[in-house]
Amino acid sequence: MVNITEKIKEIEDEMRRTQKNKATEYHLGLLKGKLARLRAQLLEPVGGAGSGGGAGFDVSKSGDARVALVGFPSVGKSTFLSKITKTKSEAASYSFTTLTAIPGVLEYGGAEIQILDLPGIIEGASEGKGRGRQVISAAKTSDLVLMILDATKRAEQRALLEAELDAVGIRLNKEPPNIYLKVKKAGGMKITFQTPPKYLDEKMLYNVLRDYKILNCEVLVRDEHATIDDFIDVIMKDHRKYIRCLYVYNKIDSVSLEFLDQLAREPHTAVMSCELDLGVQEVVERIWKELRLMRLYTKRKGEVPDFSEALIVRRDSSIEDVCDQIHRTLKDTFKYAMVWGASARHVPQRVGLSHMVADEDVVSIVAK
Ligand SMILES: Nc1nc2c(ncn2[C@@H]2O[C@H](COP(=O)(O)OP(=O)(O)OP(=O)(O)O)[C@@H](O)[C@H]2O)c(=O)[nH]1
Ligand SMILES: [K+]
Ligand SMILES: [Mg+2]
Repeated sequence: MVNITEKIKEIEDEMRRTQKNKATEYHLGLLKGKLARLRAQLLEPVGGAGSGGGAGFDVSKSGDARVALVGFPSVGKSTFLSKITKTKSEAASYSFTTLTAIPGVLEYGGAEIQILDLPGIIEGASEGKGRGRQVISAAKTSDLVLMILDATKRAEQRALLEAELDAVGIRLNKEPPNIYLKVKKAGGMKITFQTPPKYLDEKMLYNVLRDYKILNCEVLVRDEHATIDDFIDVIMKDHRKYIRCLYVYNKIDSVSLEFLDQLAREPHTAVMSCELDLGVQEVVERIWKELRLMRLYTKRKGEVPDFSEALIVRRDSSIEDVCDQIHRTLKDTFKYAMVWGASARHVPQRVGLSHMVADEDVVSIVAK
């Protein structure tokens, strides 16, 4: 059997050789589809010795959210972990000082955020170089990727890392494509565009679907800007992960003010120097913001709310999620809830399980 990595290389080479124009776009679409399938195969855990597989490091999730520190070697990931948590992770000037996942806990806003220090990754990580695949698997389990970059190194480092994560299906700061796909048992293909598409047509989708052996399905493309890459992401949705990412440039003590100013203006970006303790607290605040956690306060009937301890829930949480967070079986005896705060139309408002809460709401659960 030809090695999957070799097959991937072959397709990538062919794509590079192929001129991009109207006549070749169907063929390129097909190649992209094949590439996506091979890359997914590469990450599948395979039995047998020496194969590395797709398994991550054995660190259990804890706390209210998980943040993964991802970056090239010696950018300062471990230095940062040791600065913001009580955990000490060894830092040194040589590459690959960190060889496994080191978890630390960041306490902020009443929440406990697990920060995962990871080994540095290098180009080719997605194909299994170094601990690449394990690091990437760990990143996939996180709620936020903190991409640590060295401000003194060449600018391409960011794009290189993004490409590695992209190759294994991690989509940073992106929403899932607005395309509906339902695979069916019979009836052929039904492809509909809600508005005239700019980069797609029926034949392109048809070709890729056939290549994936999806012959019966319903497709509704709702976004006129959708591309064939978006469509492939929808087909491969079980292998795709949409994660927020904050780019953090460390070592700003060693660059010019002018360059620093330029970096800081990039979107989703923060700058810091762990060595001089510059900007580190700001990065912590940005982590909190990017995680979009909410603080709720609970109140017993006839008592004042308990503001000493917040209940941390994710954004877009309902009363049902709140119940689950308090106790696994609370839902079963739930009668109604009273809510004070921004989510209540009038205070207090009596609500059911589907009510969506807002940050800093006070909630009182009434059981049967
Ligand atoms: N100038 C400067 N050096 C820093 C800064 N932060 C960390 N370093 C140095 O950068 C080197 C690498 O730091 P580490 O924390 O080991 O980097 P890492 O990303 O964990 O490295 P690996 O685990 O090998 O991937 C060390 O010598 C640190 O002292 C900083 O803000 N400025
Ligand atoms: K290092
Ligand atoms: Mg390290």
